[in-house]
Amino acid sequence: MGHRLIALGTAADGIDVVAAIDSGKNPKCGQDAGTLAGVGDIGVPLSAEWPEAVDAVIDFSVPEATDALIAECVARGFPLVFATTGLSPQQEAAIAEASQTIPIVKAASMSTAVNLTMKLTEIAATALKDHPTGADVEILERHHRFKEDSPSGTALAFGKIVSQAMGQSNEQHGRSGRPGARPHDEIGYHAIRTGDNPGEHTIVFGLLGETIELRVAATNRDCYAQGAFQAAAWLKGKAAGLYNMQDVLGLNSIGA
Ligand SMILES: NC(=O)C1=CN([C@@H]2O[C@H](COP(=O)(O)OP(=O)(O)OC[C@H]3O[C@@H](n4cnc5c(N)ncnc54)[C@H](OP(=O)(O)O)[C@@H]3O)[C@@H](O)[C@H]2O)C=CC1
Ligand SMILES: O=C(O)C1=N[C@H](C(=O)O)C[C@H](O)C1
Repeated sequence: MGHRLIALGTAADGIDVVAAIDSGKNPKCGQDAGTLAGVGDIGVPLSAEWPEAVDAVIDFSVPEATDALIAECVARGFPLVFATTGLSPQQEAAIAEASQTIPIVKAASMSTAVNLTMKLTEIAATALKDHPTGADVEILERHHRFKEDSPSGTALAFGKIVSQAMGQSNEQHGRSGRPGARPHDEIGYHAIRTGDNPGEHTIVFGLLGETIELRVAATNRDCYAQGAFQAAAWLKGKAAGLYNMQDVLGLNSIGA
């Protein structure tokens, strides 16, 4: 994602890429971030050094980087767009605490299509809550072979929307052996890892006699970078608080 943020950010009107931060352990540190991203020299080295001033920080990295990132943003008063997934509960809490000091947009997916599908999922789950045949919900996700966390943050976010609307209290991650008939009180998660898949999610509502599937798929990763830029622009002038992409995209007023 770092490469796409640099490449698209450099090309976009209204965005100045002023820093490209990593741990400092990468042997490419010191090289130009634009050159590394394939768009030529932009005069910004890959570095562990933080700049003095920015309008917003965009983070797509690893949970190991999160604690230091939060501390730097809070200490410097930098607004934050936070996209990394696979956090611990303690890190989730630390982000909520940091949002009392700085404005943060945090979302498991920055994609417009995914966030709109979240709204559709909320509507479907609410409508099917008391369906006479019962409605079984299973969430299928596909990502590239390099993805480290599973299920995806987005799959978990879809599951949270469903359980808040329908009340399931158990997560079932895959099935094997002889688990017996499916209990109604669970949401099933199935994570596929193949090739270079940029991200695909299907929410299955299985009734007796008919099935609804909501499917959303990226065709490349640029939708996540573009969403992050939209979030960064939206943060300008915002008060401290924890926001999400539903806020950025104005989807909160569309109710189930
Ligand atoms: N919310 C969303 O819309 C999306 C979220 N994601 C999430 O973003 C994250 C990154 O995904 P992706 O780009 O594919 O992963 P990569 O593994 O390709 O990139 C991880 C990046 O983190 C950097 N990094 C590693 N350790 C540190 C550290 N200690 N401090 C600072 N930077 C560090 C790496 O730098 P180096 O190479 O120098 O080690 C690298 O640039 C994942 O959690 C993924 O799930 C991904 C796409 C969309
Ligand atoms: O690692 C990825 O690639 C992605 N991660 C995010 C997630 O875990 O949901 C978002 C997107 O699906 C791509």
